[in-house]
Amino acid sequence: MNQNTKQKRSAASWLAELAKGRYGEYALSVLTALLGVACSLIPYFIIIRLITALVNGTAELPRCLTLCAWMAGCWVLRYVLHSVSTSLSHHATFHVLANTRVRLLDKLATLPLGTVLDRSSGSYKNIIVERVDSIETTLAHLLPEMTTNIVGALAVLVLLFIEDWRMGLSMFIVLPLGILCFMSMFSGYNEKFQRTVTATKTLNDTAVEYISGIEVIKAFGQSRTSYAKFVSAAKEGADCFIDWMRGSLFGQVAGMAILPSTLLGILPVGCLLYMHGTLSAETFLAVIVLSFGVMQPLITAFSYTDDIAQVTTIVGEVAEVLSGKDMQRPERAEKLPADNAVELKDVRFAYHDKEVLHGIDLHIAPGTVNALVGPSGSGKSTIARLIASLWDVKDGEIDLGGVDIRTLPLAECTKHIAYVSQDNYLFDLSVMDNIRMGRKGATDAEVIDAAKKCGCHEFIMGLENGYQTVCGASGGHLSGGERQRISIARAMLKDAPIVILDEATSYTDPENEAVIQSALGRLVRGKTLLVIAHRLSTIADADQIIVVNQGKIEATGTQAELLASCPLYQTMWEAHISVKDDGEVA
Ligand SMILES: Nc1ncnc2c1ncn2[C@@H]1O[C@H](COP(=O)(O)OP(=O)(O)OP(=O)(O)O)[C@@H](O)[C@H]1O
Repeated sequence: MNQNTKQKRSAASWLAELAKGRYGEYALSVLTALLGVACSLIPYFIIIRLITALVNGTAELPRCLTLCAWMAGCWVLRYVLHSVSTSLSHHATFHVLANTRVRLLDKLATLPLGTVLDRSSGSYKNIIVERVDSIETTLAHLLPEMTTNIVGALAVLVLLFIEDWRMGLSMFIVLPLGILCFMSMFSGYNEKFQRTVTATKTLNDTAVEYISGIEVIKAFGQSRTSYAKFVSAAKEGADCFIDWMRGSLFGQVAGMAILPSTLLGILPVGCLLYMHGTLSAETFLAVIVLSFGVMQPLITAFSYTDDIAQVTTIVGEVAEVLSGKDMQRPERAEKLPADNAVELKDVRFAYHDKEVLHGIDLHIAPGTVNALVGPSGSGKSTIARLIASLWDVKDGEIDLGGVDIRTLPLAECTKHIAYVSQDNYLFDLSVMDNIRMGRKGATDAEVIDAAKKCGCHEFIMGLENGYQTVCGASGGHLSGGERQRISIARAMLKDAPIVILDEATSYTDPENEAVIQSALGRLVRGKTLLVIAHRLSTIADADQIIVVNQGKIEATGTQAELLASCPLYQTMWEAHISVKDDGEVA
């Protein structure tokens, strides 16, 4: 996805965009950190003055004590400024992280469903929680601490050159070696880190799959197979981590060891110059003290090399989701739908490369009841999802009231269509709030009214806490039939003029299905209704029955017309009747 976008935009540009609106706080954070570094450098000058006074024999106790008090003051101030800088950068960063997570979730709502489903929920959780968390180090620490420490080290280096340029040069005997060691970490780092990230993702997915499928695993005694899959993912993860650590550890450890040994370069040179009488003792001592002022901030700055190397991968994952291609919908509609008719014109659709709809032409008149029937896998749900704008057609056109839905804003389509899928997802909220999702701002009385009309008031009142009963994760505290009935009430509360029910009553028992069907009959009066149903008796009175077979429309008509002219429908009806006669299904 979006290789081009990824190539065009660097991690730094993405970070700058994510941090938009917080630049002031970051600038202030860097400024206070710089003042902190300045405070940490002042003690070096004081030490030099003390050394000079001691060497020259001009040192006096009160003056020495005053200088020590100044040093203590600078150190205290440095920590105060450091804390202020860190607080500012963290305050800004946690807001940026929260906004980034909101942006990611908003983005998922505007991406085509197919793009969203291409990744597992484990991967999304990984990106939205872990990856976004990892940006914290970059924004809250790297920016103020690394930049200021590098600036601080450079400032002291300049002073060292001013003190004695030859000694300044001697710093470069060991310093480049240390820096080179740190830099060596970058070789192959990205690939290795990327592999580690992928392995972690697989581990996440396997764990989520194991937990989601725990019912099947237990029922079919598959714990060994699934467990083996998880163990292998965990092992792969460990191998990747070890490989990545091995590749970067040497450079980091060698760099950390070499940088402080800069003295090995300046001591011999200093001794030589001192013995030749071209370097005074106080300058020599001052240079030694200043060299610590170069090394200490550099070591702090280089301790972040690991994080720098990870930035591209971390930001890249977040950016990949954020730069995903939205459904092509305009902000405003040029023309609004004239009525609630739906028309499919030579619609073709493919999941990835596999075409599953091969030129669908269909007219659904406003205010009519329509049913999609056909063998399993024939493409009924796909047609419903395309009309509901969950995906865009690959070819052809879908019109809503005479207007191509691609020229309507998504919100306009959503306003016109209420879609109840097979999944009937309920959130871990109260029954009241789950139904209220149908229409934001609906009063409790309106929610209860919708539930009553859909025939679910009785069973809701029988739940532990009535309408305040929490549905559990994915509605897990309720039965399949109860979930379906609440989903229908939610759709009905929305009161959209077009209603699509994709096997919305498949889990419901015959008795309750009859209640729902009669409630639906009243509720959808005057609306355009499209139902997908396997129980043909429930759609026998439909104005139009559309028979779908292998991604094509086989026939359309009323029940009587199809029984007279469509062999596939006849077969399906006979099969349905025979099962009904056996008493298995009503
Ligand atoms: N997300 C998906 N990714 C890839 N292929 C898919 C996806 N969803 C459905 N398909 C395939 O598209 C074809 C049509 O599926 P669809 O769900 O529309 O059929 P259906 O008629 O509604 O089936 P059923 O009655 O069993 O629900 C099938 O071959 C199915 O395997």
